[in-house]
Amino acid sequence: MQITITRPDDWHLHLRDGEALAAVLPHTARQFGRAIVMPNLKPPVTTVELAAAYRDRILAALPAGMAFEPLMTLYLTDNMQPAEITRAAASGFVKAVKLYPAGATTNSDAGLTDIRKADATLAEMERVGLPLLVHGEVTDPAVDLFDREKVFIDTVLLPLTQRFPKLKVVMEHITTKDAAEFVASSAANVAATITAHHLLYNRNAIFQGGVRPHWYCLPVLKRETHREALVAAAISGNPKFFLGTDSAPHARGAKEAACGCAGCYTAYAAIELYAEAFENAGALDQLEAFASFNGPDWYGLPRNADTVTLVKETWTVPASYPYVSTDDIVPLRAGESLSWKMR
Ligand SMILES: NC(=O)N[C@@H](CC(=O)O)C(=O)O
Ligand SMILES: [Zn+2]
Ligand SMILES: [Zn+2]
Repeated sequence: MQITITRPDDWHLHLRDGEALAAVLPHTARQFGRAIVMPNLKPPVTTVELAAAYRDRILAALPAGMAFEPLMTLYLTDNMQPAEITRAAASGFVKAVKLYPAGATTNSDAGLTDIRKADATLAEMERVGLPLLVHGEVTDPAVDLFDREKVFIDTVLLPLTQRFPKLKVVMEHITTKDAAEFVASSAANVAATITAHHLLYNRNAIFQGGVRPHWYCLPVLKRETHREALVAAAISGNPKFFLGTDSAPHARGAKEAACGCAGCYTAYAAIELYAEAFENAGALDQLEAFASFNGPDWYGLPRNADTVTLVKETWTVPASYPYVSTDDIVPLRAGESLSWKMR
């Protein structure tokens, strides 16, 4: 059995920089036509100028003969001025601005400390039509880790969409039924990305027979009822839900540690993992809309013109891939088998 679909895009991706960028980029470029590239480098990508330089480094790292278009994002800080938004919109290659609540996730120290501080910047984004991408978790240590997405919706996102009703917003890597319902019931300018790992796994995966650092990401995997709600949203055909892998590479040593980093490395077989999730749900016919149509349609970009073919074929995921000179990277599902393979 095989399926052929319009070439997909990845609407939420971490490519890192330097050696790591060179190691992971071919995995993404093999499958996806474009990707929304996250700006949480050290230091973060906060200006159009930094985004242009990062884009050049990505294109320089692309192996000869591979076609791939990086869609750049800016990292929203307390200090970003509305003029940077005007420049970003005029640049043509900056497609969105990313909101990390300060301290919420990997490299988010420079993130926003209070959404109100960004009001003038958000107003300009609403005016020029530049989307806001949100890591939707509160950082209050008093809020239970598993409730942080829901509390973010209630205390930050809902008021934000009311204050800026025309602002284009993507709630990134949603993990709960609450988020799926919030997005579905919001206006058409509010959308969401969903990762393959949140469609395939619930939180038991993190503790299967012992602690499993390669299944630890943020927002953390949730209970089964939430996974089921995410699958229902992804296969629903609702154009507000689209593919965003949140493939977040970290060296093995940074994951297999006393305080391991958050992030799952899935880019090596992203579309195969999604195909498995859609097949499990009996909805392979919905994969193309989710992976290849809904994202470009929402962003106002053309759909890709070429196709990819996935073959039902069992193969074993390598134990690791080369990453940086000092360490390798362990992909999600290392050593296990996958049932789909891109030709
Ligand atoms: N998802 C993750 O667990 N980690 C991401 C950051 C993020 O997307 O929140 C990373 O950059 O490593
Ligand atoms: Zn995030
Ligand atoms: Zn991410």
